[in-house]
Amino acid sequence: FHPSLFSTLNSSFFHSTSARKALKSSSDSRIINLQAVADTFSEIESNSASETTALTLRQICQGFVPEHILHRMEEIGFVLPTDIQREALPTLFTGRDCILHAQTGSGKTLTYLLHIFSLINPQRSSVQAVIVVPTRELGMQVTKVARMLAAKSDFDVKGCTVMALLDGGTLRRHKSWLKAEPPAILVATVASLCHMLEKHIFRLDSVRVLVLDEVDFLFYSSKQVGSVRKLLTSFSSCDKRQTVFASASIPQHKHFVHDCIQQKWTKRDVVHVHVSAIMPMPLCLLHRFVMCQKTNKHQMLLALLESDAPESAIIFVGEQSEKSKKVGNDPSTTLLMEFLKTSYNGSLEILLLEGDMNFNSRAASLTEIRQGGGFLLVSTDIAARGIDLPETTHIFNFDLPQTATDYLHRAGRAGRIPFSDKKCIVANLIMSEERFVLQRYENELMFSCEELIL
Ligand SMILES: Nc1ncnc2c1ncn2[C@@H]1O[C@H](COP(=O)(O)OP(=O)(O)OP(=O)(O)O)[C@@H](O)[C@H]1O
Repeated sequence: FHPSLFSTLNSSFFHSTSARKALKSSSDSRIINLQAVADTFSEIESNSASETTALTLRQICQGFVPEHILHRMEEIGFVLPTDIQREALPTLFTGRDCILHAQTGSGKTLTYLLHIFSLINPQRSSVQAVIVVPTRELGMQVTKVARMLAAKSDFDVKGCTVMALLDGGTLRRHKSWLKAEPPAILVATVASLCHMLEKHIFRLDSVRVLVLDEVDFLFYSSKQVGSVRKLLTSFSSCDKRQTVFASASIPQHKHFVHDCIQQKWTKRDVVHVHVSAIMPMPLCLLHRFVMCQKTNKHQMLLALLESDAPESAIIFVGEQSEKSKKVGNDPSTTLLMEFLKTSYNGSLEILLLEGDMNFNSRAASLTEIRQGGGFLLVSTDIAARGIDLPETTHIFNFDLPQTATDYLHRAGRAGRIPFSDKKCIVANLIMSEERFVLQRYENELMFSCEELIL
C-alpha cells in the first residue's frame, strides 16, 4: 500500500471492522485488494456513544433543510438527533446513496424525510421523491409524519404536497391527481406504484431521491421482489437518482451491499451507515419466556396480562397455514380474540389487525389505537414491520416468529421512545420443544431471555 492511498480515506473507514479485515487480508496475501478496499470504504460503523458530538438536529440540518421544516420539526419535539440521524444526515446531504441500517425505533423515518425536504422544490410541479413501503399501514404512518413536517406554517412558503398511493386505495382518484397536480412526495406500496408506472400515468424522470423502507422485507417478499427490481433498474436508473435503503435488519449485509453495486440498484459509492452494529436489539427491551402446554397457552397469556399489567401491548400470533384454512379451522387470531373478549377483565381495548381483514377494518383498528387509551392489539406479522405505536410497553409472542429477523422486528414494536430509559418487556409463550429455537434467536441477535415462573 502506498500511504497516500489512505490519506484520502475518511477515518470511519479505518474504524470499520471489515476495513480492518480487508487491510489484513491484503497484507497477508501481499496483494493489494483494491476492490476489497473500495467495497469497504463505504461502510460507517458506529457502536459507541462516546463518538457523539453535541450538535442538535437543527445544527446538522442548517443550510440544507428549509427553515419552516426545521421549525415544525422542533415544534413536534425533534430537537436532538438520534444516532442514525447524526451519522447519516451529513452523508445523505452530500448526495451519496445510503443504506440506513439501525435498530428498530431509532428514527430512520425522520432521517430520510429530512433529507427529502432538503431536496424538494415546492415550486416545481413534479414528483421529486418516492418512498416505497411494504404495507399500507406503514405507508399511512410515513405519510402522516411527512405531512406533519410539511404542514402549513407562518412562513411565507409554498407548501409541499404528499400523496399516499397505497394498496386498497382508490386508484382512479390518484390517477387524476398524479396527472393534474403531481405531489412533490409520493409514498407508495410497490404494487400500486408499478401499476401507475406500467400504465404510463407518470414517470420517475423527475425523481431525485428514491427511498425503499424495510428494504430487506421488500427483497425477501416473493410477491414484491420482481417489481422492486424493475423499479430500481427498468423504471429508473441509479445514475439519475439518489437511492436510500432503510431497515433494522439487513441479513448478510456485506453481500447485500455487493449486490446493490453489481445489480445497479445503487451507485458504486453507496455508503452503508450501520449504527449499533454489534447490538442489533435495543437495550431497553427485557426478554422473558414462560413454558406452557399447547392446551393452557390462552390461560398463561391471561396470567401474564394480569401480572404484568401492560400500558399497551401487541400480541403476535402466527399466520394460519393453508392446510388449516382448507380444513375450515378458525384462525388462531379469531380464537384468541374470542377468548380475550370473554376472559380479560382489564381496561385495555382489544383490537385485531391481520392481513385477511379488509383495508377499511385494518385502518379502523389503527385509527382507534391512535386516538389514545391503552390497547391490546392481537396481530399477525403484518404489524411487525415499521409500525410506530410508542405507547406499547409489552410484546407477547403468543406464537414464536419464524425467524430471528422476525423476532427482532416484533420485539422492536416496543421501546420506541428515543432518549427514554423506560424498559419494555418482550414475553414469549413457548412449549418445551421450542426452547432451542428461542435460544437460536438469542445467539443470533445477541440478547438473553430469562425464564419466568408463574
Ligand atoms: N430526533 C428524535 N427525537 C425524538 N423522537 C424521535 C426522533 N427521531 C425519531 N423519533 C421518534 O422515534 C420513534 C421511532 O422512529 P421511527 O419510526 O422512524 O423508527 P425506525 O428507525 O423507522 O424503526 P423501525 O425499524 O422499527 O421501522 C417515532 O415515534 C419518532 O417520532
